[in-house]
Amino acid sequence: MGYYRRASSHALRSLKCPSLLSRLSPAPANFDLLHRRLIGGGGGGGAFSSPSFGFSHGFCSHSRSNLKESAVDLSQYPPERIRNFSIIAHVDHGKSTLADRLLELTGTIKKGHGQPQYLDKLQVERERGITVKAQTATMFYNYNHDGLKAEEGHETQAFLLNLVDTPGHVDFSYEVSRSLAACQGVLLVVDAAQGVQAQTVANFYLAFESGLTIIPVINKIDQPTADPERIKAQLMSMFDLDPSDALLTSAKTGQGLEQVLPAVIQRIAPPPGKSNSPLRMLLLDSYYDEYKGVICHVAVVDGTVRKGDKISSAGTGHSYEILDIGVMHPELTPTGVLLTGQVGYIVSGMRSTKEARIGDTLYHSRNTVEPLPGFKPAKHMVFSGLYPADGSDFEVLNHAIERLTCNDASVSISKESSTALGLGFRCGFLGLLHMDVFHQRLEQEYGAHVISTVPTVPYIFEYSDGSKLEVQNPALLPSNPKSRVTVCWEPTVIATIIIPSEYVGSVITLCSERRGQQLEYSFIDSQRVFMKYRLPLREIVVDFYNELKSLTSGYASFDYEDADYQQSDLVKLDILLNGQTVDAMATIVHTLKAQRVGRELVEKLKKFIDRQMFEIIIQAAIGSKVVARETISAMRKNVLAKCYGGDVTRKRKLLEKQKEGKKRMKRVGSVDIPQEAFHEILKVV
Ligand SMILES: Nc1nc2c(ncn2[C@@H]2O[C@H](COP(=O)(O)OP(=O)(O)OP(=O)(O)O)[C@@H](O)[C@H]2O)c(=O)[nH]1
Repeated sequence: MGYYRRASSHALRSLKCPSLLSRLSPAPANFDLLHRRLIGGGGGGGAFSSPSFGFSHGFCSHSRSNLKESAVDLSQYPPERIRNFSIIAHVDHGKSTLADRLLELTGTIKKGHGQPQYLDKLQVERERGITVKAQTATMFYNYNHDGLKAEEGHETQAFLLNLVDTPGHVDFSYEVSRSLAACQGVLLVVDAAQGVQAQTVANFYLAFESGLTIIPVINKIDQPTADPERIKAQLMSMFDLDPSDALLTSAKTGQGLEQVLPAVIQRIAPPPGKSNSPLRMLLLDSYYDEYKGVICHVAVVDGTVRKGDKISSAGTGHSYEILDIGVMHPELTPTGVLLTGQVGYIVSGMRSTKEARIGDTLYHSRNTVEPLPGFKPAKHMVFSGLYPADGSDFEVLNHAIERLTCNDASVSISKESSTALGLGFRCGFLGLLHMDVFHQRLEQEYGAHVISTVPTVPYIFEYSDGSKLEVQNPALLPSNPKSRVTVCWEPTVIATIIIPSEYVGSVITLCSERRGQQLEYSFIDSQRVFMKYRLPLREIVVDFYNELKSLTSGYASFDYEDADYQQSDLVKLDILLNGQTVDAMATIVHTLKAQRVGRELVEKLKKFIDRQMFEIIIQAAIGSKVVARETISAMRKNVLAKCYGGDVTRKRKLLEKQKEGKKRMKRVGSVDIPQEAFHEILKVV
């Protein structure tokens, strides 16, 4: 215990300076304040008394088909009968499964509805088994304060609970912080065997700094390796969470789930808005629906809003009429009205993302109101060019991006062009997984085939005349910038790494190879170590996490947040095919790594570029100095080479396939580059 306390007091010091760093410190500064929030949070009641609760399905048995407007009567839910909470956790600790169980428990979805992780609605989420988009669901729940069952004839009170399931991966923590704006409390879910991991720490501080009530939930207690007592000790040592406040659950078997919603009602405060004040609505999220146009998710902070009302946007000044309004129960369920503290959706004829600004305040056009604080803008960590695989599909890609950014407003988009790839877009993403997911969604949801260029982080180059240039596209940097550049700056991150102690040596080696600087080292318990590093962002965007995982047999967890820029020795590395620069493959690297990266790039390209009718020379160069070179000898790839005999249909199929493949080729000078080559080099740089 002595050790835990030491770790905590260390954190206390770092938290006193309210820098970004503080979010990842192992324990909060003000234990008293935290403790009060954790046990009571202003929501009334400290430790809950395990009431058995009765819930009837009176409000919840609507299927989508038989819903009529106002089938759900929201007027019975004044703010004191509303709880807005979010489920936050490290990746795979069971948020979505727990959300499923709570939806079942309240009759919002049928048990065994046939699709696990109900709120993970996107194809990409189901395929990857991860949540990338926060989802809200409204549940109705009859609660008895005395712990007596409804069916025994005891009086119950109906509560409206808004649950937000959030992503766990670090790239999507922006979704988490936005979701928290609509909540007064969170369920902090921790795996009973894995314990506190890096995103547990990050998410805890997001909730703590937002002043939310935190209910710790130790999940997966059915696992043979579950050790809830050890996890309670970790929660105590790292976050000063009282062990007796922790709920023990298994979202898989249902064990302990009956305590969750009563704890939400008892410990989390109702939304604080004023019913009699003019309407102020926070725009939380939006997506595009082919039939209805833009659907906005909103939280009504003050006042009431009804179908037919005229509303205005504080951000754009545009006015709209509310055409449809309701709650997500869990599908869109019209209610005709949303009251103070309620979270729901509106349809108002907005047509694009430019109109639906996340974090905007919506209000009745007849009033003037003070806009709500909104959200911090998303910080883009990596930039990459997105181009149509077939140059003529630019308009298709343009349309797809326009629609998708409506659902994912955290991407920045501007038009650019490349000699190799034609017209396209420069996009800023929150991380590589985010970039990957964005591509996948463009293809799956909008049928747009894209080629992306080498991702880069935003560097700053300072010139001798004192001017500074932020470079999001290496191609725009002169090939020999050194002549005029006085200082180069690169972005850094503060990384949190949690690992079993036996892997400490290899992880320290990895971090020093990646130019990391250790900031903190402490023990979470006798088996696990918590480390903080300052690392150049560039060193972690590609493959750092995979390497960390493989070095630690999958036991490491990792999270980061952006920090300051640091001076660095950077060069631009060009790729040339038969002497011609491929602008889309240019990259900026640290001088010490330029040679290695150059060699790996040309080797990769050699593997992926097919032999053609002429010799192809692939070179990596810094300015005029070639640092690596490969040659592909001449010959046309004959796809029919293995087709002996005369099966014409098979030959035709192969030729068709080759033709299809050619569509996805990009021509630089006379050299055809397949799409995969662009994808593969992402893994090197
Ligand atoms: N044994 C056991 N497995 C569970 C439990 N809860 C969830 N799981 C499993 O853990 C895995 C991850 O669960 P999810 O609910 O997708 O986790 P998540 O936290 O939502 O994951 P992300 O959205 O990717 O962050 C799935 O295979 C679940 O079936 C539990 O209580 N016990």
